[in-house]
Parts: sequence; structure tokens; C-alpha cells
Amino acid sequence: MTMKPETPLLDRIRSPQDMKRLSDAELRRLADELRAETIAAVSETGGHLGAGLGVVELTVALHAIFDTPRDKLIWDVSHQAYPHKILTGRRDRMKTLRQEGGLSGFTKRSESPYDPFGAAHSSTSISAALGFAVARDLGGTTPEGVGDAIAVIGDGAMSAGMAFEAMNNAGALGKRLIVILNDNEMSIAPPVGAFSSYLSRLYAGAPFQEFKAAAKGAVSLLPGPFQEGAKRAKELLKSVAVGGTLFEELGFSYVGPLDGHDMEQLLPVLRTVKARATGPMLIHVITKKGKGFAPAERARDGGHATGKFDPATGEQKKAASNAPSYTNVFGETLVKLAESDSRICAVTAAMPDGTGLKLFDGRFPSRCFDVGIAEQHAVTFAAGLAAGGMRPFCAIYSTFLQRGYDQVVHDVAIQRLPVRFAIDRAGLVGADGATHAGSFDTAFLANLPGFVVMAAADEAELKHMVATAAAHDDGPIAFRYPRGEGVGVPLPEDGTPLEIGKGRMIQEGKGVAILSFGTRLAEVEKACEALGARGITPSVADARFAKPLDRDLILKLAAGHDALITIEEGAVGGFGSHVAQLLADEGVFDHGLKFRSMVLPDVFIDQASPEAMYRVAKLGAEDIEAKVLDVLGVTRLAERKA
Ligand SMILES: Cc1ncc(C[n+]2csc(CCOP(=O)(O)OP(=O)(O)O)c2C)c(N)n1
Ligand SMILES: CC(=O)[C@@H](O)[C@H](O)COP(=O)(O)O
Ligand SMILES: [Mg+2]
Repeated sequence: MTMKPETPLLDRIRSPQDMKRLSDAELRRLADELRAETIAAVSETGGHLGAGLGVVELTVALHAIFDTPRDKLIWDVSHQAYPHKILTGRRDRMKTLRQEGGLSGFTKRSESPYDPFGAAHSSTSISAALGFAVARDLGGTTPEGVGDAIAVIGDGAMSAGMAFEAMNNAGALGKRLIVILNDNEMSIAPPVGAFSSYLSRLYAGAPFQEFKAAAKGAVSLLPGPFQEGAKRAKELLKSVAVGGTLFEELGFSYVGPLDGHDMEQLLPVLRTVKARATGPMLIHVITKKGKGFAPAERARDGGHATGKFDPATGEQKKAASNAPSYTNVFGETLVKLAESDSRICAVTAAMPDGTGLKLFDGRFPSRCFDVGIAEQHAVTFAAGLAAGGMRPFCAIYSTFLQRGYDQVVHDVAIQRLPVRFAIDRAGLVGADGATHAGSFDTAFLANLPGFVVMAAADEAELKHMVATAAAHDDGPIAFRYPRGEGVGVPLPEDGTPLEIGKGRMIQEGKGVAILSFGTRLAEVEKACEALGARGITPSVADARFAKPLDRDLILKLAAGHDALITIEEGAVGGFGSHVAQLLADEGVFDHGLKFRSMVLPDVFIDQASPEAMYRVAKLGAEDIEAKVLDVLGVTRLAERKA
């Protein structure tokens, strides 16, 4: 007799409401199916895998017990929210994840009522959850109502200042608020810092077995978990807590540590918390990043992020690369410079791999500092290093540097301290979308007095800029470069320091001049080839510096051409705006110069392939060609003739 295969439980879940009818055993089975579904989905799209696999059981338990979307479930960073998306009505769209027009790789308010708060930068969840809790108590509401506020935050994210600011506030306000600390003892890289060690000690001090027994006791003691008296429930939770934790000192009730993959612990504890919690409560859950997928569990980063892969083997389907990545060129150049300069040191905020500083750390561990997810501290720490006579390189993605902006202004720029900012992921980044686009750094740095701001046009230029920054002791200096591979130009053995504030001519032409800042230069060159076929030969220059501007070069281009076009991969207010200001100040416009500035459009561009994003931004070769034709009046002439 053949057994009829069981219908997958997941097929019955259209929304978390459908989970309310499942038994605990069925919820366990659902978690297994959800894990398999997550792996299958990400194998086809790529994306953040490891963190989601680590919270599969937690996701099921939270949705089974809490009343989302009335209860506000807020995932910190939200790179772990893929299982949550599958359970909240988006299962059939998982194949569109991180693609143009598809699901975001993060939670997004406009995507679903189950995403009450968008994220992608870390450590915001407790603040946002506290905001919901206070709004609820003040009578605020949303279309779904406002019930509990639950923040799920990782151990890496919890170490950031903002998380502590929120706990400080929450502990004092005393509102009912649930924080789940998802401790997988991993950030993207292995976790760092004294707080991380503290969490490990908490975990070591209270083995799961004790908790398991207590949690089981909770189930058998309570016919329905909601029958328990408030005092009794509180005692239960207290009795299994380690006691005297930092969290308790901050005014939170602490429960844990729990095995976050064991539904027998998660379900009764969450039920009791849901039924009885009064003030702020922290539930410490231990999980494993990449849980249940051996290749992810084995990986150094717990399978944090991946391209498409073979779900059977975990083997990644990678495109062949032609040129070194900008990140590697930066890392290798810095190592080389540091070999002959013992004052060079490096700071990363939890991104040693992403910024290329892993290489530096391998070679000079005593001069490399991973400060954890703490961009504000990273910047001021680098300022202190500079004040103390070192030559610090603070390597931060453009988007994350936003978090340290006051420190850039107040601690670095005003004191004219020679911190070198290596700004990776400058410009559009593709699948991570708007939250990770490096759009604003030129605008927010080039307006600071005394700052030098450079953008590399290609990987060889980047080498020169790293050398320029190393040699520049006169004040702060930044160089920006994009995500991904260089353009394949030959690389010099060593970088040569550039003259500060001097650009370079690429091609002499006539009629129109194109002044490029950064890697759009390659597209400018393509556009010029197409324009050449029409008999139009623009002059082309690489500005290299947004600050200080190469006045001589710009004024010469303005004087020698009918039109000047600037182009950059950044928002308005950056390089082009500074050029426009110079031209206006010098009265150049009074003499009839036509001026156009090509910048990122005034919208947040959602996830898509980089090529598609450039199409939206109108910063590709065809757009440059069209701009030239337009400014020269060729397009309008053709339109009139037609
Ligand atoms: C402000 C900020 N800095 C850096 C990052 C990059 N980043 C994304 S996830 C992550 C690690 C987070 O670790 P943890 O909170 O423990 O979550 P896990 O991935 O381990 O589940 C980092 C550093 C970010 N998203 N936001
Ligand atoms: C979630 C997060 O912030 C990081 O994982 C980010 O997605 C990394 O981006 P890169 O892939 O460009 O390093
Ligand atoms: Mg972690």
C-alpha cells in the first residue's frame, strides 16, 4: 500500500491568520517547509540567505502567536525577513525578489501591511517599535490597528549606539514593548567587541536544558497558557532568566537564553509573554546563521549573502569577472602603502569583507580596527587616531557614512583632521535598492570647508587616489568609487599622488565639453564614439576633484566651448552644483554658456539591475549622447525639419 503524500502545510498559509489553527506539531512541520522554501527561493534569485534561515522557527512562532499586522513586527535590518515575506502573502512573488518591479530584499511599508516599518540599515528596530508602543498608548492608530510592538534585532545590530539609545529610552518609559535579541554570534563577519563577549557569557552561563525544562513546565502547568496569573507568569519567566543582566539594569525584563530553533521553548515563552508582559521585555534567543543549509552553516559568513546557487550543493553560479573589483584595488593598494608607512591604519564598521579591509587586517592586524556596526564611533575614532598622529583610513560604504555625518562635520572637518574616507558603493548598487544607494556623499561632503573630495574614474585612478589620500596630511580627504568591477584598464604598480584640485583632459574637441566626475567617464567615452559618427567631437575631461574644483580647467572649458555638461553618479547638490556655482560666480553664464548637469534623479530608485537603474537615472551613454544633441540644438533642429 502506498502512503498518500501529505499536502504541504505551507500551501494552506495565505496569511498568518491561517497559522492560528495549527497545532504545535504542525507549526514545527511548517517551519521545516518554510526553511526548504526559503532555500529554494533564494537559490533562484540570490540574496540574503543565512540570516533568514536562522530565524525560520522564530518567524513561524511569532506569526502564530502574535496578531500581525495589528501587532507590529519589526525586523532589524530586515535582511532576515524572507521567511516572513513567504508567510505574509508574498510567497508567489519570491522569484521577483530584489529585481526590477519585484519584491524588495528588505521590509518595505509600501509592499505589505505586514511590514509596518521599512529598514535595511541596522539598529533602528527598537526605536521604531517604541514609537509604535507610545503611539498606541497615546491613542494613535493605523488601518490595521496598533497592538503589540515587537522588535527582532540581531546581536550585531544590538551593539550599535542607536539600539542602546532606544533601550535607554524604553527602559525609562516602561511601556509594554517586546524586543527579541536574535543572537547567532555573527554579524556579517565574526562579531567583535565587548558587548558581543558579554552576550556569549550570558549564553554560557545558562545552558538551554534548564530553560527547556522550565518552558515545558510552563506548558504543563497551564491548561491554556493564558490562564496563568500575572504574578505566576512573571515568576516563571524570571526563574529561568540568568538575572542581573545589563538589560534588566536598563529596565527590561530579561528572558533567556532560549534555543531559537526549538519550538518547544519558543512557543510557550512567546505565549506567556504575549499574555502577560507588562513593561519592556527582552527575549534572548540563540540561533545559528544559515541553519539547516550545510553550505551556509559552513561558510565564514554563515551564508550572509549569496548569488544564485545550486540548492543541492550550494555551488554559486557566478559570472566570470574581467577586471578587479574597486574594493580589492583599494584593499591591495592600502596594504602596499602601509608596508612603508607605519602610521597608516584602517577602520571599518563591521564590513571588513565588503570594504576590502580584510586584506589589511590579515597583514597588519594591530593597525586594523573593526569597531562593529558603529559608523558614528568609527568616524570619531578615526578622528582621534588622526589627532594622535596616525594616518587613518576610514572605509565605509557611502550609504552607511550617512549615519556618521555629524561626526564627519563636528569631529573631523571643523578640526581639519586628516581622516581619509574610502567611500565604497558610491552610486547605484543594484539589488539592494534605494536604501543602499550611495547617492549623497558628494553633496554632503563637498559643502564642508577644507574637505577634499575625489571620485575615481576607473581602478587605476582609484590607486592614485589612495596614494593621494595617504600623502595628504592637511585635512580631511575622501575618495569615492562604486560597487563592482573596474573597467579593465591597466593598473600601475603603484599609485602616484595627484595634485590636489587638478583634473585631466581626456580628449580635446569642440563645441561642447563634457566634464565627468567618477566612473560615468566610460559612458561618456562611449557616447563620444556615437557622436563622432555624426561629426560631433566633444571635449572630455575627468574632474577628479569635486573639491577643490579645478577652476582653471573648468573656466577654460567654459571659455572654449558653446556648452558645458557635467556628469556624476550622485544626487543634485554635488559636483555639478559646485561647478554651476563657480560659473555663476565668475559671470560665465552672462556670456551665454549653455550648461547642463547630469545627476541622479530626484527619486529613490528601487532595486533593479545596475543597467536598468542607470536607464531610470538617465546616466548611460545614450542619455549623454542625447544631452549633447539637445544642448547643441541638433535634436530640436531635427524635430523642426521633421
Ligand atoms: C548602519 C548599518 N551598517 C552596516 C550594515 C551592514 N550590515 C547588514 S547586516 C549586518 C550584520 C548584522 O548582524 P546581526 O544584526 O547580528 O544580524 P545577522 O545577520 O547575524 O542575523 C551588517 C553589518 C547595515 N545594514 N547598516
Ligand atoms: C544587508 C546589508 O546591509 C548588507 O548585507 C549589504 O547588502 C551588503 O552589500 P554588498 O553586497 O554591496 O556588500
Ligand atoms: Mg548576528
